[in-house]
Amino acid sequence: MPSATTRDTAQIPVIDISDSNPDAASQLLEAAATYGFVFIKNNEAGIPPAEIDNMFELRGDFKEAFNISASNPTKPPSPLSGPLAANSADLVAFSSACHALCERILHHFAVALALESDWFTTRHDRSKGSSGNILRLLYYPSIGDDVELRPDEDDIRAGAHSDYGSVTLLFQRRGQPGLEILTRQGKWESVPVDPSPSPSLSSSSGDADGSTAVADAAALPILVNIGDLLSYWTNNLLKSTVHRVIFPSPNANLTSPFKAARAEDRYSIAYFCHPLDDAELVPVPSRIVQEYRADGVEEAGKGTVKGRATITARDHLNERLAATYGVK
Ligand SMILES: O=C(O)CCC(=O)C(=O)O
Ligand SMILES: [Fe+2]
Repeated sequence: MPSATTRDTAQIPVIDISDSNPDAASQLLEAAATYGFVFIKNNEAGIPPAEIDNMFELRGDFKEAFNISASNPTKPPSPLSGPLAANSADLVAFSSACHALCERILHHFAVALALESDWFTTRHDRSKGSSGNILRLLYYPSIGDDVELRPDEDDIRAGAHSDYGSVTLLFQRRGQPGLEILTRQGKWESVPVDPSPSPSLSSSSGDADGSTAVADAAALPILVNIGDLLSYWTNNLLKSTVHRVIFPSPNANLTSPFKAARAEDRYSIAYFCHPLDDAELVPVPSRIVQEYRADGVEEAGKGTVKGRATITARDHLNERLAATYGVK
């Protein structure tokens, strides 16, 4: 049997951002400043699970990834070609739902940072100009359960990186794990597809709302992570956390029927939310960000606004693309 390292599961909080939670803004800020990742309960503040399922269904089992620009709220930039061409209306509608959820999250961040509540959302208003928003339908091939892979060497499906934009939404499928985050202690931890407690845990601890974890099949929470740009904008108060995708080890902490997860292809969907191209990355006028800087508690970030000429979101994206791909 291949030797397998069992990773710890990242303790990423699950937050209700609907109007019924008066503490949503502060809870989101704390999670973003601590982990850079947060699960959003998929209730009325989320995206109908049927629409998410529809996205996974319409992309079919094509063994390829698709990138759809979502710069414009009403139509794709050019007629979509290929297998998804017939689904362009659904893709545009889903991108809009994703963008609306990102705006809701950005609204909470503005409130938590004591900014004008529309400080971020006006800078992400797609009716006002072009932006780098992308909907990406991802695909990672599987590998045999018996193939030996050296951890941290050849078990990598997508290399370590941080995202470029403001916030990313990530939709995963049950039975197809593999995402990991690098903690601030420098340790890789796995991100669950479903962070709700396992049935045995929930029955012994007594779920507050009386529901059982597995019965709640439809609405997986939506994973959200902070991108470099929001980290840059807040002088690294919000963390853009490094993550990657691996082949889960055969002994990963998975319960049947998901034991053979590495023998499953992984399909995921990411929505990368970006500000308007012309948005200037001036420091956010937040005393909370300033006090954070003054405390000197910030870590070396992805570059901070202070001490640099003002750049736009477009410049920032081009810088990141140039650094990654060596192109201008
Ligand atoms: O597929 C995943 O789970 C992660 C994808 C990702 O991190 C990315 O595309 O930036
Ligand atoms: Fe990513």
